[in-house]
Amino acid sequence: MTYFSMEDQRLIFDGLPLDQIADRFGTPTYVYSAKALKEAFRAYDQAFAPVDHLICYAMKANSNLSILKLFAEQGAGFDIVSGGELRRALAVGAAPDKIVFSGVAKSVEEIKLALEVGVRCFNVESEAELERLDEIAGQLGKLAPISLRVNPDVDPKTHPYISTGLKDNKFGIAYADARRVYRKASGLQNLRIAGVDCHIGSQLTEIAPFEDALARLLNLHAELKEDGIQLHHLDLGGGVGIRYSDEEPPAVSAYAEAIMTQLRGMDLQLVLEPGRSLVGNAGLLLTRVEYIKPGEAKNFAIVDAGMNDLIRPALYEAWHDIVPVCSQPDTPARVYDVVGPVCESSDFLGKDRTLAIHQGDCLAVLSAGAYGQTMSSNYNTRPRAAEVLIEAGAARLIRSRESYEQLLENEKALLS
Ligand SMILES: Cc1ncc(COP(=O)(O)O)c(C=O)c1O
Ligand SMILES: N[C@@H](CCCC[NH3+])C(=O)O
Repeated sequence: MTYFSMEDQRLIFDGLPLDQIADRFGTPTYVYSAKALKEAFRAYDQAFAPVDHLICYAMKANSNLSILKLFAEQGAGFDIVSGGELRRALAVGAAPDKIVFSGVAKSVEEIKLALEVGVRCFNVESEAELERLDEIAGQLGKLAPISLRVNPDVDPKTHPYISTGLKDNKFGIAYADARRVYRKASGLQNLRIAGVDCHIGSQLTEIAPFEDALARLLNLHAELKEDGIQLHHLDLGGGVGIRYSDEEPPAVSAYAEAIMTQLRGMDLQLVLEPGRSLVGNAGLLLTRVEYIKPGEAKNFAIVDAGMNDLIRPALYEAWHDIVPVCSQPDTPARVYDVVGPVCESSDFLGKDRTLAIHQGDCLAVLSAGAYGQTMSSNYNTRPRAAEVLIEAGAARLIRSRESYEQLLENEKALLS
Protein backbone atom coordinates (compact mmCIF):
# COMPACT_ATOMS: atom_id res chain seq x y z
CA MET A 1 0.00 0.00 0.00
CA THR A 2 1.46 3.36 -0.96
CA TYR A 3 0.25 6.59 0.53
CA PHE A 4 2.01 8.78 -2.03
CA SER A 5 0.86 10.24 -5.33
CA MET A 6 1.79 13.18 -7.59
CA GLU A 7 -0.76 15.83 -8.54
CA ASP A 8 0.22 18.90 -10.58
CA GLN A 9 3.89 18.17 -9.83
CA ARG A 10 3.17 18.19 -6.08
CA LEU A 11 3.88 15.25 -3.82
CA ILE A 12 0.73 14.15 -2.01
CA PHE A 13 0.94 12.12 1.21
CA ASP A 14 -2.26 10.46 2.42
CA GLY A 15 -4.34 12.93 0.41
CA LEU A 16 -2.56 16.17 1.34
CA PRO A 17 0.08 18.15 -0.59
CA LEU A 18 3.28 18.17 1.44
CA ASP A 19 4.30 21.69 0.34
CA GLN A 20 1.10 22.98 1.96
CA ILE A 21 1.96 21.18 5.22
CA ALA A 22 5.49 22.64 5.15
CA ASP A 23 4.12 26.15 4.58
CA ARG A 24 1.60 25.79 7.38
CA PHE A 25 3.73 24.13 10.06
CA GLY A 26 7.25 25.15 9.04
CA THR A 27 10.26 22.86 8.78
CA PRO A 28 11.75 20.59 9.95
CA THR A 29 8.53 18.74 10.65
CA TYR A 30 7.72 15.05 10.96
CA VAL A 31 4.50 14.08 9.19
CA TYR A 32 2.61 10.85 9.85
CA SER A 33 -0.44 9.23 8.29
CA ALA A 34 -3.04 7.84 10.71
CA LYS A 35 -4.34 5.62 7.92
CA ALA A 36 -0.90 4.10 7.36
CA LEU A 37 -0.40 3.56 11.10
CA LYS A 38 -3.76 1.82 11.45
CA GLU A 39 -3.19 -0.35 8.39
CA ALA A 40 0.23 -1.42 9.63
CA PHE A 41 -1.27 -2.45 12.96
CA ARG A 42 -4.14 -4.24 11.29
CA ALA A 43 -1.70 -6.23 9.13
CA TYR A 44 -0.24 -7.80 12.28
CA ASP A 45 -3.53 -8.20 14.09
CA GLN A 46 -5.23 -9.91 11.16
CA ALA A 47 -2.26 -12.07 10.21
CA PHE A 48 -2.06 -13.48 13.73
CA ALA A 49 -5.84 -13.72 14.21
CA PRO A 50 -5.83 -17.56 14.12
CA VAL A 51 -3.79 -17.68 17.36
CA ASP A 52 -4.14 -16.09 20.79
CA HIS A 53 -1.89 -13.05 20.45
CA LEU A 54 -1.09 -9.64 21.88
CA ILE A 55 0.70 -6.98 19.87
CA CYS A 56 2.72 -4.75 22.16
CA TYR A 57 3.88 -1.79 20.08
CA ALA A 58 7.55 -1.04 20.86
CA MET A 59 7.14 2.66 21.56
CA LYS A 60 10.86 3.39 21.36
CA ALA A 61 10.25 3.55 17.61
CA ASN A 62 7.91 6.54 18.01
CA SER A 63 6.43 7.56 21.32
CA ASN A 64 4.36 10.59 20.35
CA LEU A 65 1.30 10.50 22.62
CA SER A 66 -1.18 10.89 19.76
CA ILE A 67 0.37 7.90 18.02
CA LEU A 68 0.29 5.84 21.21
CA LYS A 69 -3.36 6.77 21.68
CA LEU A 70 -4.13 5.72 18.13
CA PHE A 71 -2.52 2.31 18.68
CA ALA A 72 -4.19 1.85 22.08
CA GLU A 73 -7.54 2.49 20.38
CA GLN A 74 -6.72 -0.25 17.87
CA GLY A 75 -6.25 -2.67 20.77
CA ALA A 76 -2.46 -2.59 20.98
CA GLY A 77 -0.48 -3.20 24.12
CA PHE A 78 2.94 -1.62 24.57
CA ASP A 79 6.53 -2.71 24.95
CA ILE A 80 8.32 -0.19 27.17
CA VAL A 81 11.96 0.18 28.19
CA SER A 82 11.86 2.92 30.81
CA GLY A 83 9.80 4.60 33.48
CA GLY A 84 9.41 7.48 31.04
CA GLU A 85 7.84 5.23 28.45
CA LEU A 86 5.59 3.71 31.13
CA ARG A 87 4.35 7.18 32.01
CA ARG A 88 3.65 7.83 28.34
CA ALA A 89 1.58 4.65 28.08
CA LEU A 90 -0.35 5.56 31.22
CA ALA A 91 -0.89 9.10 29.94
CA VAL A 92 -2.88 7.78 26.98
CA GLY A 93 -4.91 5.42 29.14
CA ALA A 94 -3.16 2.22 28.09
CA ALA A 95 -4.21 -0.85 30.07
CA PRO A 96 -1.27 -1.79 32.33
CA ASP A 97 -2.03 -5.48 31.82
CA LYS A 98 -1.13 -5.01 28.16
CA ILE A 99 2.29 -3.55 28.92
CA VAL A 100 5.50 -5.59 28.82
CA PHE A 101 8.60 -4.05 30.34
CA SER A 102 11.93 -4.75 28.56
CA GLY A 103 15.36 -3.21 29.15
CA VAL A 104 18.68 -4.18 30.71
CA ALA A 105 18.89 -1.56 33.44
CA LYS A 106 15.52 -1.31 35.17
CA SER A 107 16.02 0.89 38.21
CA VAL A 108 14.45 0.42 41.65
CA GLU A 109 12.15 3.36 40.99
CA GLU A 110 11.07 2.03 37.58
CA ILE A 111 10.38 -1.44 38.98
CA LYS A 112 8.32 0.02 41.84
CA LEU A 113 6.15 2.06 39.49
CA ALA A 114 5.64 -0.89 37.14
CA LEU A 115 4.64 -3.15 40.06
CA GLU A 116 2.32 -0.55 41.51
CA VAL A 117 0.43 -0.04 38.24
CA GLY A 118 0.46 -3.77 37.49
CA VAL A 119 2.23 -4.30 34.17
CA ARG A 120 1.61 -7.58 32.38
CA CYS A 121 5.19 -8.82 32.50
CA PHE A 122 8.77 -7.89 33.25
CA ASN A 123 11.10 -9.17 30.55
CA VAL A 124 14.02 -9.91 32.86
CA GLU A 125 17.46 -9.49 31.32
CA SER A 126 19.83 -10.75 34.08
CA GLU A 127 19.97 -12.74 37.31
CA ALA A 128 20.76 -9.56 39.21
CA GLU A 129 17.54 -8.00 37.88
CA LEU A 130 15.60 -11.13 38.88
CA GLU A 131 16.87 -10.78 42.45
CA ARG A 132 16.12 -7.05 42.57
CA LEU A 133 12.63 -7.64 41.26
CA ASP A 134 11.93 -10.38 43.84
CA GLU A 135 13.15 -8.16 46.65
CA ILE A 136 11.11 -5.10 45.64
CA ALA A 137 7.98 -7.17 44.96
CA GLY A 138 8.38 -8.66 48.45
CA GLN A 139 8.65 -5.20 50.01
CA LEU A 140 5.51 -4.07 48.20
CA GLY A 141 3.59 -7.27 48.90
CA LYS A 142 3.22 -7.95 45.16
CA LEU A 143 3.78 -10.97 42.94
CA ALA A 144 5.87 -9.86 39.97
CA PRO A 145 4.96 -11.51 36.65
CA ILE A 146 8.15 -12.36 34.77
CA SER A 147 9.56 -13.83 31.63
CA LEU A 148 13.26 -14.27 31.01
CA ARG A 149 14.59 -12.50 27.95
CA VAL A 150 16.65 -15.31 26.53
CA ASN A 151 19.54 -14.51 24.26
CA PRO A 152 19.24 -17.31 21.70
CA ASP A 153 22.57 -16.55 19.97
CA VAL A 154 20.99 -16.28 16.52
CA ASP A 155 22.45 -14.04 13.81
CA PRO A 156 19.68 -11.69 12.65
CA LYS A 157 21.78 -10.62 9.63
CA THR A 158 21.18 -6.94 10.21
CA HIS A 159 23.40 -3.94 11.01
CA PRO A 160 25.70 -4.88 13.96
CA TYR A 161 24.50 -1.86 15.98
CA ILE A 162 20.91 -3.11 15.91
CA SER A 163 21.59 -6.80 16.36
CA THR A 164 20.69 -7.86 19.91
CA GLY A 165 20.48 -11.66 20.11
CA LEU A 166 24.14 -12.65 19.70
CA LYS A 167 26.43 -13.89 22.47
CA ASP A 168 28.44 -10.69 22.54
CA ASN A 169 25.37 -8.43 22.87
CA LYS A 170 24.52 -7.06 26.32
CA PHE A 171 20.90 -8.21 26.08
CA GLY A 172 19.16 -11.11 27.73
CA ILE A 173 20.18 -14.22 29.59
CA ALA A 174 22.40 -16.71 27.76
CA TYR A 175 20.46 -19.60 26.29
CA ALA A 176 22.76 -22.06 28.07
CA ASP A 177 21.85 -20.49 31.46
CA ALA A 178 18.14 -19.99 30.90
CA ARG A 179 16.89 -23.32 32.29
CA ARG A 180 18.89 -22.89 35.48
CA VAL A 181 17.70 -19.30 35.94
CA TYR A 182 14.06 -20.35 35.43
CA ARG A 183 14.52 -22.96 38.18
CA LYS A 184 15.95 -20.26 40.40
CA ALA A 185 13.02 -17.94 39.56
CA SER A 186 10.52 -20.66 40.41
CA GLY A 187 12.02 -20.80 43.90
CA LEU A 188 11.69 -17.05 44.49
CA GLN A 189 8.63 -16.22 46.56
CA ASN A 190 7.61 -12.94 45.04
CA LEU A 191 7.79 -13.85 41.37
CA ARG A 192 5.29 -15.54 39.07
CA ILE A 193 6.68 -17.11 35.90
CA ALA A 194 4.49 -15.90 33.05
CA GLY A 195 6.43 -16.58 29.88
CA VAL A 196 9.61 -16.47 27.86
CA ASP A 197 10.92 -13.68 25.69
CA CYS A 198 13.58 -12.89 23.12
CA HIS A 199 14.43 -10.09 20.73
CA ILE A 200 17.19 -10.79 18.25
CA GLY A 201 17.48 -7.48 16.44
CA SER A 202 15.81 -4.92 14.29
CA GLN A 203 15.31 -4.39 10.53
CA LEU A 204 15.35 -8.13 9.81
CA THR A 205 14.77 -8.87 6.14
CA GLU A 206 14.58 -12.66 6.45
CA ILE A 207 12.21 -14.94 8.33
CA ALA A 208 14.76 -17.68 9.08
CA PRO A 209 16.44 -15.98 12.09
CA PHE A 210 13.00 -15.53 13.73
CA GLU A 211 12.29 -19.21 13.11
CA ASP A 212 15.65 -20.23 14.58
CA ALA A 213 15.06 -18.11 17.68
CA LEU A 214 11.53 -19.49 18.07
CA ALA A 215 12.81 -23.07 17.75
CA ARG A 216 15.24 -22.45 20.59
CA LEU A 217 12.55 -20.91 22.80
CA LEU A 218 10.22 -23.85 22.12
CA ASN A 219 13.00 -26.24 23.02
CA LEU A 220 13.46 -24.39 26.30
CA HIS A 221 9.68 -24.47 26.86
CA ALA A 222 9.78 -28.29 26.57
CA GLU A 223 12.72 -28.52 28.98
CA LEU A 224 10.96 -26.30 31.49
CA LYS A 225 7.87 -28.50 31.32
CA GLU A 226 10.07 -31.39 32.45
CA ASP A 227 11.06 -29.22 35.40
CA GLY A 228 7.40 -28.56 36.22
CA ILE A 229 7.55 -24.96 34.97
CA GLN A 230 4.63 -24.03 32.73
CA LEU A 231 4.92 -20.94 30.51
CA HIS A 232 1.77 -19.07 29.49
CA HIS A 233 3.12 -16.81 26.78
CA LEU A 234 5.97 -16.61 24.33
CA ASP A 235 7.21 -13.16 23.31
CA LEU A 236 9.12 -13.16 20.03
CA GLY A 237 10.27 -9.52 20.25
CA GLY A 238 10.35 -6.96 17.44
CA GLY A 239 8.74 -7.17 14.04
CA VAL A 240 9.89 -7.50 10.47
CA GLY A 241 12.07 -4.96 8.69
CA ILE A 242 10.76 -2.34 6.28
CA ARG A 243 11.68 -1.22 2.81
CA TYR A 244 13.93 1.86 2.81
CA SER A 245 15.39 1.35 -0.68
CA ASP A 246 15.64 -2.05 -2.33
CA GLU A 247 15.31 -4.33 0.69
CA GLU A 248 12.72 -7.05 0.37
CA PRO A 249 11.51 -7.70 3.90
CA PRO A 250 8.98 -10.48 4.36
CA ALA A 251 5.30 -9.54 4.29
CA VAL A 252 3.76 -9.65 7.75
CA SER A 253 1.41 -12.37 6.47
CA ALA A 254 4.34 -14.61 5.42
CA TYR A 255 6.11 -13.99 8.73
CA ALA A 256 2.91 -14.81 10.63
CA GLU A 257 2.36 -17.99 8.64
CA ALA A 258 5.87 -19.23 9.45
CA ILE A 259 5.57 -18.42 13.15
CA MET A 260 2.10 -19.88 13.53
CA THR A 261 3.20 -23.10 11.79
CA GLN A 262 5.95 -23.56 14.37
CA LEU A 263 3.62 -22.70 17.25
CA ARG A 264 0.90 -25.17 16.22
CA GLY A 265 -0.21 -27.37 19.07
CA MET A 266 1.58 -25.29 21.70
CA ASP A 267 -0.56 -23.94 24.47
CA LEU A 268 1.10 -20.53 24.47
CA GLN A 269 -0.17 -17.02 23.93
CA LEU A 270 2.01 -15.20 21.37
CA VAL A 271 3.26 -11.73 22.28
CA LEU A 272 4.98 -9.56 19.66
CA GLU A 273 6.79 -6.24 20.07
CA PRO A 274 6.90 -4.66 16.60
CA GLY A 275 8.11 -1.08 16.37
CA ARG A 276 9.61 -0.05 13.05
CA SER A 277 7.14 -1.93 10.84
CA LEU A 278 4.18 -0.17 12.49
CA VAL A 279 5.44 3.38 12.07
CA GLY A 280 8.51 3.54 9.79
CA ASN A 281 6.80 3.96 6.45
CA ALA A 282 3.88 5.84 7.96
CA GLY A 283 6.06 8.91 8.49
CA LEU A 284 8.46 11.29 6.79
CA LEU A 285 10.51 14.33 7.66
CA LEU A 286 9.96 17.61 5.84
CA THR A 287 12.97 19.87 5.49
CA ARG A 288 13.81 22.96 3.48
CA VAL A 289 16.93 23.75 1.46
CA GLU A 290 18.69 26.67 3.15
CA TYR A 291 21.57 26.89 0.68
CA ILE A 292 22.90 25.21 -2.41
CA LYS A 293 26.67 25.06 -2.14
CA PRO A 294 28.66 23.83 -5.12
CA GLY A 295 32.01 22.42 -4.00
CA GLU A 296 35.23 21.27 -5.59
CA ALA A 297 34.49 17.61 -5.09
CA LYS A 298 30.81 17.66 -4.15
CA ASN A 299 27.68 19.73 -4.41
CA PHE A 300 25.92 20.24 -1.13
CA ALA A 301 22.24 20.81 -0.53
CA ILE A 302 22.29 22.28 2.98
CA VAL A 303 18.93 21.71 4.62
CA ASP A 304 17.33 22.80 7.87
CA ALA A 305 17.08 19.27 9.35
CA GLY A 306 20.18 17.68 10.75
CA MET A 307 21.52 14.65 12.52
CA ASN A 308 19.92 15.96 15.70
CA ASP A 309 16.53 15.48 14.00
CA LEU A 310 17.26 12.20 12.22
CA ILE A 311 20.40 10.44 13.37
CA ARG A 312 19.98 7.16 11.49
CA PRO A 313 22.16 8.10 8.48
CA ALA A 314 24.98 9.30 10.75
CA LEU A 315 24.71 6.42 13.20
CA TYR A 316 24.11 3.43 10.94
CA GLU A 317 24.83 4.89 7.49
CA ALA A 318 21.12 4.24 7.00
CA TRP A 319 19.65 5.13 3.62
CA HIS A 320 16.45 7.20 3.42
CA ASP A 321 14.94 8.25 0.13
CA ILE A 322 14.90 12.05 -0.30
CA VAL A 323 12.42 13.60 -2.73
CA PRO A 324 11.43 17.19 -3.58
CA VAL A 325 7.83 17.87 -2.58
CA CYS A 326 7.33 19.88 -5.79
CA SER A 327 8.99 18.56 -8.90
CA GLN A 328 10.47 21.06 -11.32
CA PRO A 329 10.89 19.66 -14.81
CA ASP A 330 12.87 22.69 -16.06
CA THR A 331 15.49 22.50 -13.33
CA PRO A 332 18.66 20.58 -14.18
CA ALA A 333 19.31 17.62 -11.89
CA ARG A 334 22.63 17.54 -10.04
CA VAL A 335 24.22 15.12 -7.63
CA TYR A 336 24.17 16.41 -4.06
CA ASP A 337 25.12 15.40 -0.59
CA VAL A 338 22.09 16.45 1.46
CA VAL A 339 23.59 17.78 4.67
CA GLY A 340 22.29 19.46 7.82
CA PRO A 341 23.22 22.51 9.88
CA VAL A 342 25.07 20.62 12.63
CA CYS A 343 28.81 21.09 13.08
CA GLU A 344 29.80 17.49 12.36
CA SER A 345 30.94 15.94 9.09
CA SER A 346 28.66 13.00 9.85
CA ASP A 347 25.68 15.38 9.68
CA PHE A 348 24.14 14.13 6.47
CA LEU A 349 20.70 12.85 5.53
CA GLY A 350 21.78 11.36 2.21
CA LYS A 351 24.84 11.21 0.00
CA ASP A 352 25.17 11.33 -3.79
CA ARG A 353 21.51 12.03 -4.46
CA THR A 354 20.42 13.21 -7.88
CA LEU A 355 18.00 16.06 -7.29
CA ALA A 356 16.53 18.90 -9.34
CA ILE A 357 16.31 21.55 -6.64
CA HIS A 358 16.84 25.21 -5.72
CA GLN A 359 17.45 27.13 -2.54
CA GLY A 360 14.17 27.34 -0.61
CA ASP A 361 12.73 24.09 -1.95
CA CYS A 362 11.16 21.62 0.40
CA LEU A 363 12.28 17.99 0.55
CA ALA A 364 10.69 14.92 2.11
CA VAL A 365 12.98 12.43 3.81
CA LEU A 366 11.00 9.20 3.56
CA SER A 367 10.57 6.20 5.87
CA ALA A 368 11.35 8.40 8.86
CA GLY A 369 8.43 7.43 11.11
CA ALA A 370 10.51 5.00 13.20
CA TYR A 371 13.54 5.94 15.30
CA GLY A 372 13.36 9.50 13.94
CA GLN A 373 11.94 11.90 16.49
CA THR A 374 12.54 9.44 19.36
CA MET A 375 16.29 9.48 18.69
CA SER A 376 16.46 13.23 18.16
CA SER A 377 18.48 15.54 20.39
CA ASN A 378 19.11 19.19 21.10
CA TYR A 379 22.70 19.07 19.88
CA ASN A 380 23.88 22.53 18.79
CA THR A 381 20.94 23.86 20.87
CA ARG A 382 18.58 23.00 18.09
CA PRO A 383 14.92 22.72 19.05
CA ARG A 384 13.26 19.40 18.30
CA ALA A 385 11.09 19.33 15.17
CA ALA A 386 7.31 19.66 15.13
CA GLU A 387 5.13 16.61 14.49
CA VAL A 388 1.96 16.54 12.43
CA LEU A 389 -0.63 13.79 11.96
CA ILE A 390 -2.81 13.46 8.88
CA GLU A 391 -6.15 12.04 9.88
CA ALA A 392 -9.50 12.06 8.07
CA GLY A 393 -8.15 14.33 5.34
CA ALA A 394 -6.77 17.01 7.69
CA ALA A 395 -3.35 17.71 9.17
CA ARG A 396 -3.02 18.58 12.85
CA LEU A 397 -0.12 19.36 15.09
CA ILE A 398 0.63 16.52 17.54
CA ARG A 399 3.78 18.09 18.96
CA SER A 400 4.81 21.71 18.60
CA ARG A 401 8.29 22.65 17.57
CA GLU A 402 10.34 23.21 20.70
CA SER A 403 10.89 26.85 21.53
CA TYR A 404 14.23 28.36 22.47
CA GLU A 405 12.65 29.37 25.78
CA GLN A 406 11.93 25.70 26.52
CA LEU A 407 15.51 24.82 25.71
CA LEU A 408 16.90 27.45 28.05
CA GLU A 409 14.44 27.60 30.94
CA ASN A 410 15.76 24.72 33.05
CA GLU A 411 19.37 25.91 33.18
CA LYS A 412 18.43 29.59 33.28
CA ALA A 413 16.50 28.93 36.48
CA LEU A 414 19.64 27.37 37.96
CA LEU A 415 22.04 30.16 37.00
CA SER A 416 23.79 31.44 40.11
C1 LIG B 1 13.20 -5.38 23.29
C2 LIG B 1 12.78 -4.84 21.97
N1 LIG B 1 11.56 -5.11 21.52
C3 LIG B 1 11.10 -4.62 20.34
C4 LIG B 1 11.90 -3.81 19.55
C5 LIG B 1 11.34 -3.28 18.27
O1 LIG B 1 11.97 -3.80 17.17
P1 LIG B 1 11.52 -3.40 15.70
O2 LIG B 1 11.46 -1.92 15.65
O3 LIG B 1 12.57 -3.97 14.84
O4 LIG B 1 10.19 -4.03 15.45
C6 LIG B 1 13.20 -3.51 19.97
C7 LIG B 1 14.12 -2.73 19.10
O5 LIG B 1 14.93 -3.27 18.41
C8 LIG B 1 13.65 -4.02 21.21
O6 LIG B 1 14.86 -3.72 21.66
N1 LIG C 1 17.43 2.64 16.49
C1 LIG C 1 17.55 1.59 15.51
C2 LIG C 1 16.75 0.36 15.84
C3 LIG C 1 17.18 -0.30 17.13
C4 LIG C 1 16.07 -0.47 18.04
C5 LIG C 1 16.44 -0.74 19.44
N2 LIG C 1 16.74 -2.12 19.78
C6 LIG C 1 17.25 2.13 14.13
O1 LIG C 1 17.04 3.30 14.00
O2 LIG C 1 17.28 1.41 13.17
